[in-house]
Amino acid sequence: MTALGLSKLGKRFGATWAVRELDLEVPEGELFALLGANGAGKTTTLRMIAGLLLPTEGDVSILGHSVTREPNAAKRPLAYLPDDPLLYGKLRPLEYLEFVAGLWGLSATSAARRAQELLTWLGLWEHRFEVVETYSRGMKQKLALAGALIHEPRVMLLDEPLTGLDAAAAKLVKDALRDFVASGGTIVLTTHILDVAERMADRIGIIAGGRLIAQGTLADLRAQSGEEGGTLEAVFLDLVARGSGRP
Ligand SMILES: Nc1ncnc2c1ncn2[C@@H]1O[C@H](COP(=O)(O)OP(=O)(O)OP(=O)(O)O)[C@@H](O)[C@H]1O
Repeated sequence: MTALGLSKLGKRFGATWAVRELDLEVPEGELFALLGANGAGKTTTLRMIAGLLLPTEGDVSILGHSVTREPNAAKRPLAYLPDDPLLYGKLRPLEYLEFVAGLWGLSATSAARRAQELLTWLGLWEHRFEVVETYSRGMKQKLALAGALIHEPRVMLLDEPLTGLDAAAAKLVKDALRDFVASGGTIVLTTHILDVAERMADRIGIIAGGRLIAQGTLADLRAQSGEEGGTLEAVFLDLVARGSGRP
């Protein structure tokens, strides 16, 4: 089944199109990485998929439900982790997770069970009595990931999920993402770390000037660029140089 379908998706801010005519299908169980330079339109795309930003044109479907016409059904299986997630500094992690679980309508018992599971798995259980504002950036990132996973989503949108994490924390998060995909979940993530896209993604999309200028496996992208056998960095730079130019 198609987890995520974008059709002719576009967003205009004033006179500028941040995203234009974006068509994309991501099947269930796939990890899709969206690459692009600063300002290319990645976050705007994720925010439209998450239903946080109304498209100027086009639509998004999540597991068959339109984000604009059936927003509740579309958002239910979805988790969105922004690059700078909002955490409530005065709360302890269990309070934060129980609060998020409450927003999704989980019962107190299942929220507590799931929160304990996630905190243990992410290595935060021993820090459960500390307030969130004392957490390091990596710990906050992991807690935000726990918040995103609390309602057992089937599709995750992650904006730069590995930025600012040390090697151990990055490994833990990468393993978590792999497990999620292996169990049938779908991930769309943005990253500036090309190595992450190269090692983890089933397919990669390259966005430049708001348009998806290329998509496919690394082998497909190599074939589209003049960089047969090249690194993803060389392929990416070549495709962006050919395809850039704002719409
Ligand atoms: N709320 C807004 N109002 C006006 N312009 C915006 C708004 N949000 C984004 N833009 C513009 O849309 C374009 C795409 O921005 P976006 O944040 O989607 O890029 P990005 O690929 O996520 O960049 P980065 O890698 O720097 O996070 C940029 O030119 C940005 O200035």
